[in-house]
Amino acid sequence: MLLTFYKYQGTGNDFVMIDNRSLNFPKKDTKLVASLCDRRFGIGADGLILLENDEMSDFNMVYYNADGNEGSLCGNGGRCTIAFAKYLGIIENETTFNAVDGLHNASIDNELVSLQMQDLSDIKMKPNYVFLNTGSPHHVQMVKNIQSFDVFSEGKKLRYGLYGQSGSNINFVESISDDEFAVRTYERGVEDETLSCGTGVTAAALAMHHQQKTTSSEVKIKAQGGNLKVKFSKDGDTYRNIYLTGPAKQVFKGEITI
Ligand SMILES: N[C@@H](CCC[C@H](N)C(=O)O)C(=O)O
Repeated sequence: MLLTFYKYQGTGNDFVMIDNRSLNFPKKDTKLVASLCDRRFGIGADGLILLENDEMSDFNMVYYNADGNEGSLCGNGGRCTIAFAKYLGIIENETTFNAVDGLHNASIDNELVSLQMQDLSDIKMKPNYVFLNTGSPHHVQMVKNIQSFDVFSEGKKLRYGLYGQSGSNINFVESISDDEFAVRTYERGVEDETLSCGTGVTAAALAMHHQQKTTSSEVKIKAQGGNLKVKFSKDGDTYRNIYLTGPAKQVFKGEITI
């Protein structure tokens, strides 16, 4: 079967994107998904996304990590799927769509995509780190000299050592100014550092605010692959109106025999 695919990237977090409204893609074939994401033997990506029809909203997003397993929410993948839905003519500039963690509102202005995340109140504070779930599980830990920090080795150690087989994504954060932070992420399911993680930078921004490392409700994030913004409001113990904003771009289109 000849499969038409698109390649998208959001601040360097890259995805194979497939229009699966016909439901032709073999969704349970973990090996196929992993081989399409393989950077040497396949197309190459941090994950694969299927855009499907949805009864309750404009479309449904199904996300797989590069290891071929279905993942939890992907923030950058969500932003890229919104850009893809616009490219396909399914939406105009505003949308509501379904994902593994429920419905999301979003908007797109040229290549700038703003994705609303679920409200969040459960933030676990530990002496050296914070753990929270922004649609995907995230460990957030502050470090010094982030650019020379060994994200791969330290991330891998924590991902398995602290969180076992089910694991967590591991984010390392350094303050740049009152409202700006650098974030590097070891991603579960990719089992490597990626250039950006949308749910990870959202977790980092909320964790910084929760620990009073910033008083701003509009936090700028420098990921390795580009800049993102996380905006939110706080209502008692609950973070609401959380928006992740940044660029999402189509890179190329192709066909592959599967
Ligand atoms: N790249 C993602 C995070 C994807 C989720 C993850 N790797 C998992 O399943 O744990 C993002 O942009 O949020």
